[in-house]
Amino acid sequence: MAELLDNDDPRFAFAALKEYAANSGALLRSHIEAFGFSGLETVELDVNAAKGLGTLLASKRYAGLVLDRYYAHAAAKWLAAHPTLGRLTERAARSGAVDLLLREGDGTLTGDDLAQEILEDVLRTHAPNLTCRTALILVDPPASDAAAAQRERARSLRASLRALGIETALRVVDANRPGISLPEAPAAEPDLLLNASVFGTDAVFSDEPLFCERCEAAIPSENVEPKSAGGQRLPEPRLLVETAARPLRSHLLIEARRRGIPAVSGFELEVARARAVIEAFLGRPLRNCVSATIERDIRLEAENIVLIGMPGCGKTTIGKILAQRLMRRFVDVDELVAQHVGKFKARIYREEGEAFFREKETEAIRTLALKTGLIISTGGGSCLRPVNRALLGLNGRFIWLKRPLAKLATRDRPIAIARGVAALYEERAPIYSSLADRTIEVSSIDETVRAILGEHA
Ligand SMILES: Nc1ncnc2c1ncn2[C@@H]1O[C@H](COP(=O)(O)OP(=O)(O)OP(=O)(O)O)[C@@H](O)[C@H]1O
Ligand SMILES: O=C(O)C1=C[C@@H](O)[C@@H](O)[C@H](O)C1
Ligand SMILES: [Mg+2]
Repeated sequence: MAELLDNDDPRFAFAALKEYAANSGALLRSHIEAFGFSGLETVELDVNAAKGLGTLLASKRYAGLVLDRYYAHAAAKWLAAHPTLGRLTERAARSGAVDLLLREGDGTLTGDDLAQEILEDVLRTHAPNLTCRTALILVDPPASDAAAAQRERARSLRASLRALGIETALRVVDANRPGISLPEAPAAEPDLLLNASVFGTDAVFSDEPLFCERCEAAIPSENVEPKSAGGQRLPEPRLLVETAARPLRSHLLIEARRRGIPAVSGFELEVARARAVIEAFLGRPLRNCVSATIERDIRLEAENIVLIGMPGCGKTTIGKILAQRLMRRFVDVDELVAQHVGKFKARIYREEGEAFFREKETEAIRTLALKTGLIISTGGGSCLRPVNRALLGLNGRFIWLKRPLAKLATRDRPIAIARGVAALYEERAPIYSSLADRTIEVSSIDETVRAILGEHA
């Protein structure tokens, strides 16, 4: 695969926003490389698009350019202002945004909006289910550069939706401060909820529970169990589409899927964009069976593997071995708490008590929530707090290590000793079970590792 897509001649480049090259740009680039397309040069541009974008577009150095979405509107404006050097596709003209440029035989550039193409494909696929054909787009308040870019994106989305016959309303949500301002009346019962904001994605900011109308369950905050009063209310859509590529799945997305509402994540859209970029550069489609496997691998590589289960079931032991085999970073939540507090786990319990430990445990989990590719061994009680479950679920897949109670280690495990393993199991088994994406019956260490690795082979 790698040879097939090798691109020795650096004729293709990725124009990345210098300040964010380590996150948004790096993500798309790593997806492109995961498909086996190598040799993509990175051109770092200033936060002020006027500073370097025009020079890059006017130079004839590259046969193809993929742009960070940050520059999409500036690039479209540049092309419109320089008709002798390039043109916009109909779609890009409609959205007013360009994220891909290809050089034609006569040396001019054609600018297209690939993200928009992918979104339109998704909407067309789901169109039969959109009965009232109305959409609500969530955007951030215009407080930062990133928010301004997102609002531009929202304008593009509206144009595309209009072209598909879908009426839209914008709703500004502020994930940092509770409460919603409504610059325009929202559609009464939108079919489609398009989340172009960080709302529901930034678990680290959001301390307020997020709610959906007509829904008792909500996204929990801290130790608060879901309830239906207060918080930010959103209508229940027939389809949720999100544009932020991180986390892998937002709170909104998890909640939508839990209730059987089709939902497309920003991460999935970004992987599809990486594939579309390569196809555009190569001028041919990638074979479906090959890219389906690669797309699955990209997801598996990005996802944290979160080991859950009773104290002493083997989460730490198995986690360490998994990390070695998969060449991934290993993190043990108990170990992280001990490091943060500066005392061994048992001493924290003895000197500070369980409530203190649980606070520190949530703090530790919060630092892991938006990381990717980790093997995380939780503590036996890490899944008790709803907020911990929500945080670990943003980028993680839960594997429940189920080991016969008689075999569970209890040494140095004060809670298991104090409450008794059987009573603990009765209380926790329903939580592990409802959370688990996979349940592994623990046998020998080796066999257990092999069972988990089966999926990654
Ligand atoms: N599959 C297994 N077969 C036999 N022994 C095992 C197995 N898995 C773990 N062990 C042993 O069980 C003990 C407990 O394992 P470990 O510390 O990994 O559990 P844990 O789930 O991380 O516990 P805690 O919730 O307290 O962090 C260790 O002595 C380990 O060597
Ligand atoms: O089962 C539990 O509640 C605990 C298990 C350990 O891993 C530690 O996280 C702590 O001792 C609590
Ligand atoms: Mg452990």
